[in-house]
Amino acid sequence: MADNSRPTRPVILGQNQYGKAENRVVKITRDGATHHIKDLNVSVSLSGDMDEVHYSGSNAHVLPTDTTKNTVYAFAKEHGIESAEQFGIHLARHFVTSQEPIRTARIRIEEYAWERTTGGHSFVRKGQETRLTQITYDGRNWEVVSGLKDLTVLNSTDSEFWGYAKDKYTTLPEAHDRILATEVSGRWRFNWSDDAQEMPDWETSYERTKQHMLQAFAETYSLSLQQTLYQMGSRIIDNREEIDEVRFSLPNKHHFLVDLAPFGLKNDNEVYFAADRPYGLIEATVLRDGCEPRIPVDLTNL
Ligand SMILES: O=c1[nH]c(=O)c2[nH]c(=O)[nH]c2[nH]1
Repeated sequence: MADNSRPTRPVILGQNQYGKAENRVVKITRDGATHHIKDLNVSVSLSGDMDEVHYSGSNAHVLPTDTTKNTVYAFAKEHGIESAEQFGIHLARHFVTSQEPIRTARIRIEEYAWERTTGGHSFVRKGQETRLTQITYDGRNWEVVSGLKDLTVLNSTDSEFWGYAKDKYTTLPEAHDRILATEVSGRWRFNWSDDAQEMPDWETSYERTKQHMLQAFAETYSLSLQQTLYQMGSRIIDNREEIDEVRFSLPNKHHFLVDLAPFGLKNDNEVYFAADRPYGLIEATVLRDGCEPRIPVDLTNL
């Protein structure tokens, strides 16, 4: 039989990870007649001493992805789901500390919010944002990056855009009262990084952070979406001591005034064409002074 335990060619295995993606878990907590829902989409990704399974096919170090899926459901029962962050931390700690070959666990969670309607057990899905978290643990240090996506916001005034650089291709008219709209994708990194430190209250932190972001969006008299983005980030850094870094990816959802002159009508900043593409894409990181940027530049990778 051929010995295929190691390639004799100089072909080297690079970064690798594995796990079960998108485990959909719904946990109902019954507090008498009042019920609570946690609705998560949990992706587990493990890495470590996994050369042999790639080189020779030995599965000795491989905890099956099926087991990682089962662990998600069992932990929902055994530990409950206090917050996405807390749940992710439990899972990451379990995989790294219970299997020697597993050195790093990355748990990504999307959370879908539900709102009680009438009575204690009827819910409607909240149509706003999707909450996100990513937990990474290497046996020593924790990295918790939380955030949200698909939060659409609009200001119907207090936005201008003028005084920009112009060349022979510039046709954009200067705007002194425009609509400013975006679909916020944001991530923030917590400075909690080891078990000795007290953990933030993850649920309160999320609600307050979102509130600061929305208030900054609403209250900034905007001369550009870039300026608004910086205000949103700095409001969070100034008010939430548990957060050191914020990154936003903000598509500028353009609203163009429609030319109604052909119909003999004056458009007094009332009728707009909401374009879906192309869109300006404004992205930046806002950091506490002295902190290192660690959130990836491309948020689609997080
Ligand atoms: O807020 C804006 N920032 C830009 O960089 C830009 N560019 C553009 O065409 N419109 C806008 N709006």
